[in-house]
Amino acid sequence: MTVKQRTNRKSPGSTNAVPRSDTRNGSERESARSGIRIDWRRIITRMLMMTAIMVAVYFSKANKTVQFAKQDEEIGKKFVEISCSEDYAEELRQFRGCTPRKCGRMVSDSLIKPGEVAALRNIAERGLALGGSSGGASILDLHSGALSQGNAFVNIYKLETSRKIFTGEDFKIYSHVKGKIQHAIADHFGIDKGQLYLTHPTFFSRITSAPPKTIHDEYWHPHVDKETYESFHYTSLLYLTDYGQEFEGGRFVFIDKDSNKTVEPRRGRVSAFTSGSENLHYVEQVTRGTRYAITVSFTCDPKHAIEDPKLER
Ligand SMILES: O=C(O)CCC(=O)C(=O)O
Ligand SMILES: [Fe+2]
Repeated sequence: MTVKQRTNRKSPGSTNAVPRSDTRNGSERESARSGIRIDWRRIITRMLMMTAIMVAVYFSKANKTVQFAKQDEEIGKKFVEISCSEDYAEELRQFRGCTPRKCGRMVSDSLIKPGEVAALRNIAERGLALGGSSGGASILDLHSGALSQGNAFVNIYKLETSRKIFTGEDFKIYSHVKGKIQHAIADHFGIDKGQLYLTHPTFFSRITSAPPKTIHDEYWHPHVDKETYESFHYTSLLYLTDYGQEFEGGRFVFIDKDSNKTVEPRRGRVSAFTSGSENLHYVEQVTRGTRYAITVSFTCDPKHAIEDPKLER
C-alpha cells in the first residue's frame, strides 16, 4: 500500500540554526552556505539499500516458495527468528530496550477474538464505503482520516457522513486490539512494551482486482517497511478476510535468499515482523474478490508516536 505519509523529520522545536562549533566537513559547509543540506550518508545508505532490494528481487523470481502460514491451518503461535539487518545500527543505543536486536516473524491466529475481528471488518466496510480508490487499492487511516477517493484522498473526518458512521465503541475495539498486538510484539521480540509506540500510518486496506489507476494502487512492489514508512520498527497486519475463499491472490510474501515464504491471510490472523530489510516483502496481486486487512505499526521513537485514534472532530 502506498500511503507513504512521510513525516517531518525535525522535532517540533528544531530550527535550522548553524551549530555553534562548526565541525562539518568542506562539502557540508558548502551545502550549508548554499542553504541546502545534503545528507550523503543517508543518500549512500539508501542507494545501497535499493541495490540490495533489486538484487534480492531479481533472485527471488527464481526462488522456490515455502508456506509460512497456510490459510487452512490454525496457528496458535509461530515465531521464527532471523538475523537483523544493519538498518538499526544507528538506533541501537538511542532506543535501547526497543530497537530490534532479535529480528524475525510471528504469526498467531489466537490473539484476536472472532467478535473483535468481525467488529473491525465492519468498521472497515462502513468507512471505506464512504470512499474508495478508482483502482484496486483503498485505504482508510483512522488516525489522520485519510480515505482513498477516486484518484486521490479525502479526510473522512471532514465528511459530514462520517459523524454518523463511527462510534466510541469502534475506537475502543481498535485500541484494545492494538494493545494485544503491542503486548505480543514486546513478548516475542523481547522488548519493553512501554517503549513501543503506535505510529503512523495505521490503516485499514481494501484490495480488489480492479486495474490500478494511480501509483497508490500499486501495492505489489517488493519493499522494506522501515524504508517506505521511515518511523516503523515493528510492522503488524491483522487480516480480516480469508485467502482462497473471499479472494484469490493477495498472499503476503517474504523474500529471502533461499526461498520465498508466504503468509496466507486468514480472518483474525496477526502477522508481525521487524520492519527492516531482513523482512523484504510484497503482496501478490489480488485476482478475484475483496481482501481486507489492518496495518498496525509501531515505533521505538517517541518523536513518531501517535495516540490511539479516537472519536472526535
Ligand atoms: O496487507 C498486507 O499484507 C501487507 C501490506 C504492506 O506490505 C504494507 O502496507 O506495507
Ligand atoms: Fe509492507
